[in-house]
Amino acid sequence: MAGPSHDKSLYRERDVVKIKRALISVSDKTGLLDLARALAGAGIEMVSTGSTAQTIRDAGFEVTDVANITGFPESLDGRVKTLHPSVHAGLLADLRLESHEQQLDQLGVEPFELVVVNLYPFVETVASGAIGDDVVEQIDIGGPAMVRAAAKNHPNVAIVVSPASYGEIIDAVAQGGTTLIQRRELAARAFSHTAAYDTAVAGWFTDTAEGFGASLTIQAELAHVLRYGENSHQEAALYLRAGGHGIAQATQLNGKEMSYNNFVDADAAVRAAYDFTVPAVAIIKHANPCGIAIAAPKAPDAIASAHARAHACDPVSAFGGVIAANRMVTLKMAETIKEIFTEVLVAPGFDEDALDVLRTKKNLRILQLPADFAPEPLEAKQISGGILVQQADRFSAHGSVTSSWSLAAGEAADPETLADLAFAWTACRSVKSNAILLAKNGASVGVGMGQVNRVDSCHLAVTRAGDRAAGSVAASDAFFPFADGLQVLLDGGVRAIVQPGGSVRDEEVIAAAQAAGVTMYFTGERHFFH
Ligand SMILES: NC(=O)c1ncn([C@@H]2O[C@H](COP(=O)(O)O)[C@@H](O)[C@H]2O)c1NC=O
Repeated sequence: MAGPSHDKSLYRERDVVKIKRALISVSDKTGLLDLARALAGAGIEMVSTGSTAQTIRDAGFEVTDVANITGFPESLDGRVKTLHPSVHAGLLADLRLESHEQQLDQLGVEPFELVVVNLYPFVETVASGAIGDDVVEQIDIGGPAMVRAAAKNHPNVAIVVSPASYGEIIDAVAQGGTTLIQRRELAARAFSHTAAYDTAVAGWFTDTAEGFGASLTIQAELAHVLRYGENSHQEAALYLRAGGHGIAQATQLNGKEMSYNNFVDADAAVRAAYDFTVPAVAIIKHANPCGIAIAAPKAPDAIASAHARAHACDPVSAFGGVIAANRMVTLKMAETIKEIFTEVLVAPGFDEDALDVLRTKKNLRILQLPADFAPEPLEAKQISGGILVQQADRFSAHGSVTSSWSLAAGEAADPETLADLAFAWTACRSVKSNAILLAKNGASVGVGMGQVNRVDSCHLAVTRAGDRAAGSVAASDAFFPFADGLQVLLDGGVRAIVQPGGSVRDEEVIAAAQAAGVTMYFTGERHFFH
């Protein structure tokens, strides 16, 4: 017989359930004795497994070993402890039904009203560097079985999967029992918990195999509902991915609530700034940079200098921008930002005096990245009916980004020009395709983004740069399919160019560069960004 075949009228109502018997089996013993004290004080019988029972007993509380209930010893190195009908009938009996109550009596099984389980530390074991059987042994089987059974049977049983919930159980005991609403909430948390656990286990198996797993489960917890989505008529929420260390986990130190678009732009800003190891600042509008600049690490107030030069790229567009820095924000940078209308400022940290200045801007959202900030190794994009997953785009060259470049036209660049080309190429990765970025002295001076042909992006970059185009260097995220786009840059006075190469018309493009006496490097690697 699968599923409830019962007449609905046979169900008796149950709201508050008094706890008489609790099953406790926990790996993490945090708070266990506080809970045991409260349960013992209320005369609740505790049934427990191996070391959990030992801990409770050692503290002077009475506890029944689960083996006394099952009549079967804990065996196979702990692989079989609670996996027994005497336990699971006590977890799954739906006491709203008289028939279940009668069956329990016939079977001689007593029900549980509370189950407290936390699972083997699988994630922590993997993080410790363990491999093979040492990891496999940390895949909890009996624990999730109890958690799921009790959660399913929430009309009768309260399930607790974290020491963080012990307080509310202690309160419930004092108030006479758990309520149905409370047990439903605990059940929801329990199923999320086992889902996250299984996702981690599946991920470990996938990681040990080549390529992508046979199925994809994204586990994320609701952080909060946002005011609205991309537009005010769209509802939206932020979910935190388990194990994430990104913009979603940043700490907000000031300002209004983050919006959906704020998160998207802050993510783009951080992506741009963290492409550099030297001090760097990116200013983002609508997910595109309107200014990126770097500064020599030893330059006086390097991060403030990078910000000032990033801002100078396009001060009109920087109005209402989202700024990311890859170093602590200093007082000088803060004082400059104070004068510019800025939506969000994100950084790994803030000097105290800088924060004091920035906090005078009540609406400025200030985000501090987690100390262990790390970009995502995989990216997912939803399409209708599916999810595209790819490795995050990175520069594949080790060491300098220029190490794999080949000279395609003109003279080899001098060290300063080569450094500027490397900057332009790196910064260009953050610009939506078709992307053209003009740079001078480690700062963007003109950005052409998101156009449906490369010629228009070239026009945009040169126009935005104005007088600064002459003598600048340029980067293109993908090859020039024709010489026309390149010609726009040459006419604008660009003196060196870096691009992937690889077009069937490369010869035509190289000839145009040669004719203008301009240096051009091929990277052999494209960085589309959509
Ligand atoms: N196999 C079983 O029957 C079983 N029943 C409970 N556990 C787990 O054993 C742990 C507690 O064991 P102990 O009380 O011995 O420290 C808990 O994390 C619980 O989830 C089991 N272990 C793993 O599968």
